[in-house]
Amino acid sequence: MFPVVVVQGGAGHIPKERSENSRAGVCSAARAGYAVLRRGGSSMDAVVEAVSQLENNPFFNAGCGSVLNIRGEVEMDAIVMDGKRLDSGAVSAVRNIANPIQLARLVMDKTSHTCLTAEGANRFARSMGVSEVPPESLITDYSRMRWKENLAPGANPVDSQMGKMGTVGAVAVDAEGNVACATSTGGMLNKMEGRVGDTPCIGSGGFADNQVGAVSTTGHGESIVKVTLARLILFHVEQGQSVEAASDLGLAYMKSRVGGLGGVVTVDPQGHWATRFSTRQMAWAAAQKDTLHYGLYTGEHLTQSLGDPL
Ligand SMILES: CC(C)C[C@H](NC(=O)C[C@H](N)C(=O)O)C(=O)O
Repeated sequence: MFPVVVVQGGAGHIPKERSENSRAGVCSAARAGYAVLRRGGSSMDAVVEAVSQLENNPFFNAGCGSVLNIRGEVEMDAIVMDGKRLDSGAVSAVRNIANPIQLARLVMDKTSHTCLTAEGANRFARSMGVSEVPPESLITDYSRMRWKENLAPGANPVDSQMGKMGTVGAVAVDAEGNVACATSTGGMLNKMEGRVGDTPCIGSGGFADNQVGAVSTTGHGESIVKVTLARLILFHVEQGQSVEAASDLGLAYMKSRVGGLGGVVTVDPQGHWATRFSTRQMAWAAAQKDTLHYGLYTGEHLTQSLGDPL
């Protein structure tokens, strides 16, 4: 078994002029997560590191760069899950927090609950010494532009949604065979205030179980929740499917049953991994042994040497 970290940076349409930044972002996050594994860190440490880096990157729909809700504000959802004891932590509809994924981990580590929402989550952050940031600091010119475009008369909401991507997520397996997942998002563009998507819902935005594997999802949240996409994929792995076939089966079911599109990254405890999507694109990267793998378009799979094998 070789430790691995696999990162996704959203399954929406990526405009050409932003594709290089998306590629660079997921590659750098996969390297950062892999560096944690190489130092002997846990799969949980690795996924939180990779996702934090993508939250800080304004090109992705998480943390700084999140899409705006109908009122022009950022509200973010995030989840982590540890495959060892099926512990999980999530936050939903949080504002003013630079790294919701780290707050989700604190919910898992420091409370007896699995999900905190809105002001309660913010108060918990304060009590944990997590600093709050001005809400404007999470808003980019691009996200404000997309928000305005979407409100304009005659706007095509489907086009606008697809034009703004990048929920972020990661799955990993460490040297001890522990699996973990982390997913973080600003949600859907121009969503209602208070809308909670799939991301913080266990089994939808992610799932991790050392006996089966781990999944992080992106895509149309209301569809992902209907089919509990992450858990559905792991059910297929339990039934003996490869991580790749199981991911395809889950995505195909979501498409045929409820018309939903999305993308996933999946690992099993043996270190097999897959990145699959039913959208036109998904930014992804994986690091294992001495190789960085990455891609953006269907069928695209590029590799680069990592130099220093684990
Ligand atoms: C149009 C879709 C495919 C774009 C996709 N969005 C999400 O993943 C949103 C998240 N699952 C939610 O519903 O809150 C993205 O950010 O790439």
